[in-house]
Amino acid sequence: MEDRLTSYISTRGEAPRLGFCDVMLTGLARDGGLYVPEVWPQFSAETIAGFFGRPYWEVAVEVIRPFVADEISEADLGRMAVEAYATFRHPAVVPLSQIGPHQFVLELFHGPTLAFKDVAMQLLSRLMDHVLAKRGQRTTIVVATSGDTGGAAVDAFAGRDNADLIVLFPNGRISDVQRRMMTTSGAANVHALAIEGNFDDCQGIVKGLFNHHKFRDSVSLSGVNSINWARIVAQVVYYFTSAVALGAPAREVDFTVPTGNFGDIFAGYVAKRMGLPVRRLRIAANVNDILARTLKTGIYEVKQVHATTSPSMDIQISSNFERLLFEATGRDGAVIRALMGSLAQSGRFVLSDAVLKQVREDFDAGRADETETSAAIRAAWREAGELVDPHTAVALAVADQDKPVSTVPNIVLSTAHAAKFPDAVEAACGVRPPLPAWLDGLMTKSEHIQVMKNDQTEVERFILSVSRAAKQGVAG
Ligand SMILES: Cc1ncc(COP(=O)(O)O)c(C=O)c1O
Ligand SMILES: N[C@@H](CCOP(=O)(O)O)C(=O)O
Repeated sequence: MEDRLTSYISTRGEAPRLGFCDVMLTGLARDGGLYVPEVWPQFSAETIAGFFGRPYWEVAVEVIRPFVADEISEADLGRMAVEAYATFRHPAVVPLSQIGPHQFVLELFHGPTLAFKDVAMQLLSRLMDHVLAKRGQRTTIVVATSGDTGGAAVDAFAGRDNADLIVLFPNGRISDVQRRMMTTSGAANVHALAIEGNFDDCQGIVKGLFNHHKFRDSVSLSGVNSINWARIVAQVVYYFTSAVALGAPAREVDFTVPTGNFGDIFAGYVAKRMGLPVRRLRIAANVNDILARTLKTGIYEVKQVHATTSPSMDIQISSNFERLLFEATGRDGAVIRALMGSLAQSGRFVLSDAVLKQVREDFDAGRADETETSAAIRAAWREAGELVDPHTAVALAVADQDKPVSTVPNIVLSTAHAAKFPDAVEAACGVRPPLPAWLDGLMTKSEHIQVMKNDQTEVERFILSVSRAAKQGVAG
């Protein structure tokens, strides 16, 4: 069955090879690249079929185990998976429902912060805590968010003894619920920075912090964005559970995934590389459609970001696309360095015909503008009595574009709860989705936010002061 993996390599080919625990604590590779496993583990059809009907946490252990090798015991991994998925408010963790003859919706929003980010983050915080405690280390976690990763990270890391969490979000460009999930924890180890810029600016600062080696070493910097391989691997699990529920490995499936930073859909690609029979992975973009344009033209070109009702996807620089390009170029670090160098210099790069062909083997893409997104919310409410969030609606609209021609089951990833975006949902269908009871009080708690310029040096200064205070606290 599975090859046991021990090492990870950088997409840019110039960073040290690391094991799972180091990769998890490292964030961005020291050459600016992203870590990927040296070998893709393979599951036999029999192993995949064996996932049917099993509790989610058990499948999680099976899928994640080969990536961890012997660095974390199976018993510890199992215990952490049980704890992580006990925080979800649905017995199936990620339930699947049918909405049409060949259309299915995978609900990924039953975690504590109502978005798919909880699926990985609840496990990641436990894994990091476990490894840090074992090593007697403390870390400073920095995270860039367009709205959902930040809230999930705050819930997962608030109050943890061995980590400070600094969250960078674009000031004024996320929903009130998203912002409050980051600013109201009251935890001393959580710091929410509202950056005067967009998400790409926040992510640019985070990558800049990692590329400033002296700084990153001085504060023991870690990251919990999907640059962290452990985030991706935890997201691979639900591709297996949902496909198997629909007859895989005997039957092929498609996935339509609302996409921004390309982490979620890349997890689907990983599942495919591991042996899951996925026919197409369909990228669903809002008007910030850099990936859809790239798949059409082969030119990856950054344009102005537009604020939409699906703010978590208001992204131009789609971090994990680099991981896919690494695969599509035959794992050629030099080519990736050249492409990323061109992106940094001129805001664009051009894919060769061979690489574009390779990408199109597995992926296609569609886009939904604001009118189409709003229409999809309205249709879901009128036709099925379901309130869907705008990110899910983008994917539903894109999936609909394919409806008449495909009979392969298509699984649309529903990545957030409608109540996270009540204004957009109400504007589209006239009904305001209420927050679940466990979030009572969220909208009235006091907020702690620091507004900051889009300036890496200022953020560094802030993080250094947090790190110094933490060290003094430990010493005192
Ligand atoms: C609700 C929601 N849907 C979709 C996405 C896009 O996911 P990814 O960035 O992994 O492509 C995000 C942000 O990541 C999100 O928060
Ligand atoms: N849409 C995300 C952006 C960050 O993505 P990540 O998967 O790299 O953490 C968000 O909501 O923050």
